[in-house]
Amino acid sequence: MTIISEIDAHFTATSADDKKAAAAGVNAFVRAERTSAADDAEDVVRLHRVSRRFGTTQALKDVSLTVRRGEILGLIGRSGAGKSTLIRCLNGLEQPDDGVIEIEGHAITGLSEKALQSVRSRVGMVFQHFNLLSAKTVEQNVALPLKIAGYDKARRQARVAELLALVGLEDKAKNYPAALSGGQKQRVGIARALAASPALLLCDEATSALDPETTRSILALLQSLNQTLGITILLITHEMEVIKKIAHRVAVINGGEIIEEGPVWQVFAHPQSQLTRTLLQGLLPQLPEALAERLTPVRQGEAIYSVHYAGQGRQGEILTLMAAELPGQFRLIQGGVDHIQHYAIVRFFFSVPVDNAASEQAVLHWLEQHQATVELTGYVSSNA
Ligand SMILES: Nc1ncnc2c1ncn2[C@@H]1O[C@H](COP(=O)(O)OP(=O)(O)OP(=O)(O)O)[C@@H](O)[C@H]1O
Repeated sequence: MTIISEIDAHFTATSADDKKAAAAGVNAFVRAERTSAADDAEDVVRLHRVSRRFGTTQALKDVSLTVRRGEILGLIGRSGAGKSTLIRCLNGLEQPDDGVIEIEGHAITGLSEKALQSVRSRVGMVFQHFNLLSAKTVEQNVALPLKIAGYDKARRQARVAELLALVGLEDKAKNYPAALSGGQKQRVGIARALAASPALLLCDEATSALDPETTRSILALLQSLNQTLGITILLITHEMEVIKKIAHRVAVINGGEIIEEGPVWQVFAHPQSQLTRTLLQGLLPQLPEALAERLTPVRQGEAIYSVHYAGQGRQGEILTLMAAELPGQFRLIQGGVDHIQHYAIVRFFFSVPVDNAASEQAVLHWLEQHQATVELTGYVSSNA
């Protein structure tokens, strides 16, 4: 494969002239970028009021978002929310109708294809289905961006060895993708994305094709690369579990709009939108089905309350304290403590008999004093 067709396979550039220009120009750009003042910029990605329409479909609507240097930002949304459109705008495959997109302080909107190739070299892409070249070995796949960037053979070999060690695949250098597991393929994809030392790793559903155990190991790898190399990561996903495991901040996109954004612990503790609550549902304790079916709004039998609370340090022990200070006054039904970013997120359901109004009041008063959020879920008759 020639270098031009390799660029084609890798970046989906459009015209042959652009590809040639990119191949010639990219190396100089990479060197220039490494030493530019932009490396110190605080935000690696900045979107300001970006919109993109397809006919009557508003795929992105007034999206403003930043990815700060060194952070892992999770972007979550359901199918059709606008995630792919946002990625395509970020790597220049799509032009927004309105708004500005900056990568390391450089506006990329309205750039020529040639100039865009340079910007793309600052963004490493990790794909859901790995996108490895099946006719190339692991080391050749990883070397591809380095070849495009003009590294000579000796430098390429040294860098590839370094990258394969980084992702734990030193012994697979000569293997072809077909001989690798899904997790190993994704490690190759990550090594390739990191090859030219990009400023940003854009992970598009990077674990969606993997089983839970492999997902955990890939997320652990991404987290360790973030911590050891300081690489900035934009993690696109439809799974809150992924966000919870490694992201620092999360933005929720729906109908092309960012509807909620904040530190992961905060969004988990105090979701503002109904969609976020729905996305979180699988991760939150639920009432046992048999009990949920018996719920009624008519006051009788036992009152069932849900509690949620977020606190740091010993404040996370609210459940233990409550049991110690209100012995026998409530019954714990379901729930517990989750730990996210040094915060304890406490969620549980409890019940109190309605004929014991003193206990009910004491428990509610205690929770209010401890700044917990309490909601009445409903009632169940005691004799059912
Ligand atoms: N080229 C296009 N032409 C017409 N409509 C498009 C085009 N690309 C995207 N859309 C529409 O824009 C909206 C956002 O699509 P997008 O692919 O960005 O969503 P998504 O969040 O990536 O979904 P998924 O998770 O299923 O990939 C959808 O309604 C989609 O049908």
